[in-house]
Amino acid sequence: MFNDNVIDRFQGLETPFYYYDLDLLRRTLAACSEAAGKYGFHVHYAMKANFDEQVLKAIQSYGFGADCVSGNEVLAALKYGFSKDKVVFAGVGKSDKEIIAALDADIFCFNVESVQELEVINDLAAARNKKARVAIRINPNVDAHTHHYITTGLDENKFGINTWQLNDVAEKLRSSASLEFVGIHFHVGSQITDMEVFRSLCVRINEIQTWFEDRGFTIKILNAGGGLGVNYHSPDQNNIADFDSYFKVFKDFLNVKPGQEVHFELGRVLVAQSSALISRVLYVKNGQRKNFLVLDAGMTELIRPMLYQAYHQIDNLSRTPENVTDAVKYDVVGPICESTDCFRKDVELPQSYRGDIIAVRTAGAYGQVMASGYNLRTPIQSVYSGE
Ligand SMILES: Cc1ncc(COP(=O)(O)O)c(C=O)c1O
Ligand SMILES: N[C@@H](CCCC[NH3+])C(=O)O
Repeated sequence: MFNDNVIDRFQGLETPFYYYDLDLLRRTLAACSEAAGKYGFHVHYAMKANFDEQVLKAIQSYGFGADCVSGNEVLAALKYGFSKDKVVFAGVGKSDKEIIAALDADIFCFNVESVQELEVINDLAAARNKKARVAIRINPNVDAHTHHYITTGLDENKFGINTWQLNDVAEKLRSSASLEFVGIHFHVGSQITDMEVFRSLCVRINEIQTWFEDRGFTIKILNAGGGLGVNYHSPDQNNIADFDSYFKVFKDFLNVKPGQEVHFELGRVLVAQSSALISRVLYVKNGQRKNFLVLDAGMTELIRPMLYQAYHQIDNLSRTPENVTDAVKYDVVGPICESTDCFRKDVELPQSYRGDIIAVRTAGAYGQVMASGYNLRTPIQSVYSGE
């Protein structure tokens, strides 16, 4: 990801910025597309992970659909050329304005997260003389075994409709003339690396599919959501996920009927490894108990370590690790006036100096999109290679 030319180029640039290796992104997209194609599966990109313009253009060019979580994401998907027939709109709190925009755009379907939302979509569609295609997002109560904050498929989570409410859903679908039921949707969490979780999900999807079919419904779409994780600890090895093993779980365990489509909504695994947050060391503070590297980027540029105690590899690109005989432990911190503004404590790095270039790796997913303007920070820009 970082050859000498790239590092030389960074020297002349103002930091911080997000660096995108578009070649690596394209290789990742090609691998996913090939593996999904092998099993006849369809992938919608979960745009919430990263909506950088070049990233969206690359993803669209590989024929992926778009999974959106706001009206603005729906509009962005259409703007960047995603086919409206491949745009889905999920989210637990869709406003009337957002629903109307999506109805007007005639997107493929709404992933509906409550019985009341079904009523609202039906009313808004009826008022426009339209039929809204809907998939029911069901909370399957499957534990994703991931960080507590990014689990979405347990009874205690706000997402989806609990199975004990399915009778109400069935009744509402039967009585709502402006809804067309297309399928069932699930998403149990993010950064999942244990394939057993996806096996358990398949078992639940099969059970719920049977429940609907027993009541006379036809399911055209089985949507298994996203959640496949990446390796944050070694971004230079296996930086492209094993998509084949992931999809094979669904091939082997999902009960797919003839004519049905299987959809996925992958976000993180498509974009995480091909980007890094690049910053400079502003100050080296040697305390009695601690050494601090104060960077010019902080929680306003990448909040994952502070929010989820997430691990990101940190490299000093100005020092060659092979020649290091002088490793020092630093707390790598940002400039923001919060004590939690720390990327990681006790990071072993070569002796580092003011002006050194630091890369915080695997930052392409939920990095730039979660940046904030706290402390009136300047919005962070993107730098690309492989355009
Ligand atoms: C409904 C839905 N689909 C897809 C995703 C994408 O998840 P990931 O980036 O883990 O693949 C999310 C985020 O967790 C989501 O909430
Ligand atoms: N933002 C989270 C994941 C949430 C995914 C969206 N439901 C992260 O940084 O890992």
